[in-house]
Amino acid sequence: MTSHAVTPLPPLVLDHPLIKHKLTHLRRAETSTAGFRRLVRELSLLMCYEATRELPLEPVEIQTPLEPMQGEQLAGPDVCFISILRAGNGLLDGMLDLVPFAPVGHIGLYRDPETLEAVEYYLKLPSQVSSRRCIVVDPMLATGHSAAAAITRLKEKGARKLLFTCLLSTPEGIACLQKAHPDVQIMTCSIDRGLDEHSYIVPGLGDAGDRLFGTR
Ligand SMILES: O=P(O)(O)OC[C@H]1O[C@H](OP(=O)(O)OP(=O)(O)O)[C@H](O)[C@@H]1O
Ligand SMILES: O=c1cc[nH]c(=O)[nH]1
Ligand SMILES: [Mg+2]
Repeated sequence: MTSHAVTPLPPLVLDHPLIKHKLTHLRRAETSTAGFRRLVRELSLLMCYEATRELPLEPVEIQTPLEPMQGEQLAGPDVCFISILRAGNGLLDGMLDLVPFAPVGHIGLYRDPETLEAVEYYLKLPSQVSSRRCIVVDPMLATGHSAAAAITRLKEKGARKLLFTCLLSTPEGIACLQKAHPDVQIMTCSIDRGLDEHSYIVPGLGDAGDRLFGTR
């Protein structure tokens, strides 16, 4: 009998010193909303650098002040960002600074505090999602339910080339996402110890959405 089991891609952990430094300050309980936003934006710039490493280039004829040459530019329509609301929007800003022409999809999900299942409340995706590389952004991969649900939905809509990027993850969240979607590369800045009794990431940074938007 032929097995169709796919070996999951190992998670990519971004361990650049700048990322570690900024993540440490992000985690601090005393970091203000303004500081938290600034740090998430800066971290998203650094993450975007890695998340876009595989993007295809196309040749372009340009003229320097001295002579014509063939340069390279991103093949624009090939990529889009998908933000998992709300907290994903914090990661979008820096990504869009670097890839300003990329279309953006939004999937609204919240985690039911009782069941810990992801509840969808919004979905709006760019056209031609099936032919684009979809870079999914959400700062937190805790149980993994939200990320797995978002990617299931994106695949239902035709998405095939997916990368999931987050600031913090847990071994449980990674296992959950890999089990549901072994073909999806996970990129994270840290694999934390695990989950507390409320399924918050520990040591973590608290509730990313609340810290970004100053809600409670
Ligand atoms: O891996 P999970 O256990 O599913 O948890 C992770 C999810 O929790 C947070 O969103 P939240 O539900 O707090 O919504 P918010 O962004 O609106 O605050 C976070 O941004 C993820 O989407
Ligand atoms: O630690 C966690 C877990 C889920 N969502 C968050 O914002 N933080
Ligand atoms: Mg939240």
